[in-house]
Amino acid sequence: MDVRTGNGFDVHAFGPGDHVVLCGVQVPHDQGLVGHSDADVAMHTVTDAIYGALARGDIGQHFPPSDLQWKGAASEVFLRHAVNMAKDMGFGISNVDCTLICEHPKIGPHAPAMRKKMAELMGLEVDRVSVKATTSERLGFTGRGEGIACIATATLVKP
Ligand SMILES: Nc1ccn([C@@H]2O[C@H](COP(=O)(O)O)[C@@H](O)[C@H]2O)c(=O)n1
Ligand SMILES: C[C@@]1(CO)OP(=O)(O)OP(=O)(O)OC[C@H]1O
Repeated sequence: MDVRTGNGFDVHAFGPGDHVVLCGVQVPHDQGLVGHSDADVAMHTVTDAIYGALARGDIGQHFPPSDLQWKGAASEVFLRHAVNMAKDMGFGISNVDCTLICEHPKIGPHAPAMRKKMAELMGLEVDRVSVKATTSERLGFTGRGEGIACIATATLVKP
């Protein structure tokens, strides 16, 4: 059995808006997130963790921010690409775990919907998808409420 692990990290800054999109779920907030795509920082991070496990570069290499095609894109396009690449290489996703880092919005109430959406997109049982959150105790850019950071780990298995 071939087992691979990858990590991901991403940050998006807050900007004008009335909601953020995290793991494909719209979360009401007094600001939005700025990005070339829909700025779904969590989906980008999980996507990068899958690319990392496959040693196939990162999201910006597959979907360059300079390419107008991806302006405003729903980030599930990126995640589906990474999942299909894993399949094509003979890997299944065993589990993913991601941690959002922000003071606000509070993630806990939305985590079940986020796990469900991510599991659907990856074709996994929901108990293989973890979405959790922490503040940074008001320290640093996340602590000052300037944006949201996310870290993720993905484990892939080829039987
Ligand atoms: N944006 C966030 C941040 C945190 N949580 C939940 O609160 C718990 C306590 O956070 P600390 O940073 O003070 O440890 C954390 O474990 C999460 O359950 C959240 O839902 N959304
Ligand atoms: C997702 C892409 C798509 O062009 O743009 P952004 O939405 O800005 O997100 P980022 O995390 O900076 O990753 C780079 C790009 O691949």
